[in-house]
Amino acid sequence: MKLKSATWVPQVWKWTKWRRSRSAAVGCCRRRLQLTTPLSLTREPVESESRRRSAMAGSDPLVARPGLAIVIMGVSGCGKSTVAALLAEALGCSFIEADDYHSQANKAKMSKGIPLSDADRTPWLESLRDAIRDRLDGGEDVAVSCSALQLKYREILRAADKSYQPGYYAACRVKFVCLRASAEVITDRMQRRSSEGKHFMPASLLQSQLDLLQIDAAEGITEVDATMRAGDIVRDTIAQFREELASTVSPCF
Ligand SMILES: Nc1ncnc2c1ncn2[C@@H]1O[C@H](COP(=O)(O)OP(=O)(O)OP(=O)(O)O)[C@@H](O)[C@H]1O
Ligand SMILES: O=C(O)[C@H](O)[C@@H](O)[C@H](O)[C@H](O)CO
Repeated sequence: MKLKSATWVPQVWKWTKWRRSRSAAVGCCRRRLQLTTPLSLTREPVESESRRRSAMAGSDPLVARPGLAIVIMGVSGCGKSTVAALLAEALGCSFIEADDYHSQANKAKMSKGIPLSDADRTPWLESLRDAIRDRLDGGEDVAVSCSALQLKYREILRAADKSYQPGYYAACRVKFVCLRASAEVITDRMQRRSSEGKHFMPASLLQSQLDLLQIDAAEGITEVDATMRAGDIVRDTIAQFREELASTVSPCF
């Protein structure tokens, strides 16, 4: 088709002008996004690395991914705190230690060898849920150490994801990994820890924890051998959730 120069020139000029103003606007938005997108709480390098990787993967690095909470769960002494702290380090994200959210009354009760009741656990779990929600709302990943022994307790934590609909476990941004080991291995760990004066939880409470631990197959929770090296558990956990994680992994992992 032959274009008449009288109409073509103004059309091209208009189009070029529109392109220029659009790219200026987009550039401005992108710069503003860079300044205002909530950064992963810890470090600028993590964000930059994340952008680099996203760019390499061909996705838009400015589209923030929602945060992910990975809860390392299981009975007392199975290694939750050890693994979750290492996971947070590897991801450059924050770490929530559930024991820090217990009331003094709860801690005193456990120290005396008395198992907590549901009434004792509920406000504790709700405060944890709120702490996790804060991170997720800010687009941050978070590693959590919490026993979360029963489905009803995990449901409280899953509610940290405001979009969670009960029973839709796979879509929930709160994930669980359960550490498992024999009672003998865990008793040994707990006794050693107590003898070093490092923890309030007596080994006498282990059986009550094992009695409560219950996972519904539909939840799809990965169960991990807690006698593996903590670093190996972290590596496998990151591999499992690589797609969903907003953070990137520190080069040493
Ligand atoms: N993978 C592991 N291999 C060997 N020892 C471990 C491993 N993970 C943890 N431990 C040791 O086992 C003990 C219990 O670990 P940790 O405190 O992390 O357990 P926990 O599940 O968080 O316990 P609690 O729920 O009572 O706080 C600690 O002394 C820790 O050093
Ligand atoms: O749910 C529970 O019975 C307790 O809260 C415990 O699991 C402790 O939090 C912890 O494991 C001891 O450190």
